[in-house]
Amino acid sequence: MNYYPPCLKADKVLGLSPHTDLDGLTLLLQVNDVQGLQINKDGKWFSVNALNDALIVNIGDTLEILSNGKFRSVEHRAVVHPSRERISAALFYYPCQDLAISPLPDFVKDGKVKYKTISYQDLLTEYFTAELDGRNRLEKLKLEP
Ligand SMILES: O=C(O)CCC(=O)C(=O)O
Ligand SMILES: [Fe+2]
Repeated sequence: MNYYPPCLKADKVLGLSPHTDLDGLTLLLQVNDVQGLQINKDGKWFSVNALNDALIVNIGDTLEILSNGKFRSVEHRAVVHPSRERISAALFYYPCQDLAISPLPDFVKDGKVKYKTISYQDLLTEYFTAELDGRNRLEKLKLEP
C-alpha cells in the first residue's frame, strides 16, 4: 500500500520519485479517487487517469529483460495533492529470487542479446541499496550496442 498525505506545496515535491518496477508486471489500484500516477513517455510526464474499479497494468524490468527489450519497463512517479490524501495498492508479480533473468531465446531473433544476465536477488539488492533514479538502473544492465 502507498499512502501520500496532502501537501500544501504539492507542485514542489513528489510522492514517489521516478523509477521502474523490478518485477514482471505490476497491478496498481488507485484506492481513492485522487489522481497521482504519472508515466514518462519520450521525456514528458503524462498523468494516468484511473478508471473506477479498474487496475492499471505496468510492465516491469523483468519483462523488459526477458523480452530482450520488446516490452518496455515504464518509468513512472507519483505526485501529491495539495488538500487530499491519496492511497494506492500495488501488487508485484515477480519470479523466484534465485532465477537468472536473461532474454528468452524466442526474443533474440537476430542473435543479439541486449541485456546482461542477472539474478532476481541481485536486481532486488541493487534496487534497495540505491536511490530511485528513473530508468538508469535498468539502462546499466544493457549490453553495449
Ligand atoms: O502510487 C502510485 O500510483 C505508484 C506506486 C508505485 O509506483 C509503486 O508502488 O511502485
Ligand atoms: Fe512503481
